[in-house]
Amino acid sequence: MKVAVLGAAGGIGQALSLLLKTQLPAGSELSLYDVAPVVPGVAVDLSHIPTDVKVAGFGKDDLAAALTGCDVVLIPAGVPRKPGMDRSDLFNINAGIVKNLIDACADNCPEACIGVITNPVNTTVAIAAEALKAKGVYNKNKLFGVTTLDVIRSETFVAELKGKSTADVHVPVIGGHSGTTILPLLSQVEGVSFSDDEIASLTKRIQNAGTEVVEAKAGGGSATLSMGQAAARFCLSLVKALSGEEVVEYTYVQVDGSEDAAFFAHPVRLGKNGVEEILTYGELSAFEENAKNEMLDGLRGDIQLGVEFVNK
Ligand SMILES: NC(=O)c1ccc[n+]([C@@H]2O[C@H](COP(=O)([O-])OP(=O)(O)OC[C@H]3O[C@@H](n4cnc5c(N)ncnc54)[C@H](O)[C@@H]3O)[C@@H](O)[C@H]2O)c1
Ligand SMILES: O=C(O)C[C@H](O)C(=O)O
Repeated sequence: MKVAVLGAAGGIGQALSLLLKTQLPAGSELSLYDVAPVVPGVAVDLSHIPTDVKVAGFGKDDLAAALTGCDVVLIPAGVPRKPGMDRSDLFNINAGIVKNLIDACADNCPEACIGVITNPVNTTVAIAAEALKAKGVYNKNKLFGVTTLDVIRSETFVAELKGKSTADVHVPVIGGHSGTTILPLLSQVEGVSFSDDEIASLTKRIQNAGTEVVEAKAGGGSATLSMGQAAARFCLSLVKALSGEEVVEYTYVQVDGSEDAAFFAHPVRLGKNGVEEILTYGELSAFEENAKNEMLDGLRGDIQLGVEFVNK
């Protein structure tokens, strides 16, 4: 497997690349691309770790070489939030960055699975889809918004609250990746029960967890280490799936005929071709149904913004 990280010198990019260097299967290749001049150094640094994963660094003029032959491309390139900003405030800068990187993916590795991490994910995934369509290479089964951070946060917070091991807690999270579009399905968590107050406060904490980190970092960026872990989990699942083992992850994908929105995080069965099956998210509680209905217009608007950005 060849995996590229675009934005590899950043906070997420470095954490993610370290985890992939130590956890990708032996024989894999890791291709690190960034416009920051430090990226060859990041690659050299990682290359001294004794694993059977080959690492190469690519500077700003070498994007094509970084992407050629890739099976998986992860995109954390772009600017992060500062306190007081919403993820949508990143659109003006990040939309163009994602569009250009996706164009290069279309030209150099049109068959690759692409995981978009750059915010606002609700919109950047739609930009990626439209850009790939414009190049005639869009495969809806190979484009993912990485929402795994919402899942791992939910699992951590529920385990803490209920005194459980995180290994025993699984929390479905559907919808999008910003504010109220993040919808944890606490009614479906097995082996624990919640009071109405716990559901309301836990849901809010999960939806605001990104802001919790942004405020704690006080102008120094947003989640990087937990996101590195989340993206590594998603990438390793995808690599397993592409190698023939079926895996289920929650991820933001195109859902045809959905009454929710054109893109929506669902449980997805991954396999050799990327998405093998989009699974149903099951029955919602009245609280969750109401929360979903209230956020749908916002999510649809976020998606529309991405569609219009590419087709303007
Ligand atoms: N999906 C999620 O759950 C999630 C979680 C956390 C952060 N994010 C988002 O991820 C993005 C990156 O966050 P970060 O903390 O790593 O930021 P960062 O500033 O630490 O790193 C971003 C990197 O992108 C690089 N970059 C900028 N333009 C580029 C381009 N055109 N090509 C290649 N590289 C480019 C920069 O040089 C930098 O190294 C932000 O948009 C952030 O909001 C998403
Ligand atoms: O909150 C952010 O801006 C970064 C990321 O989307 C997160 O959820 O931590």
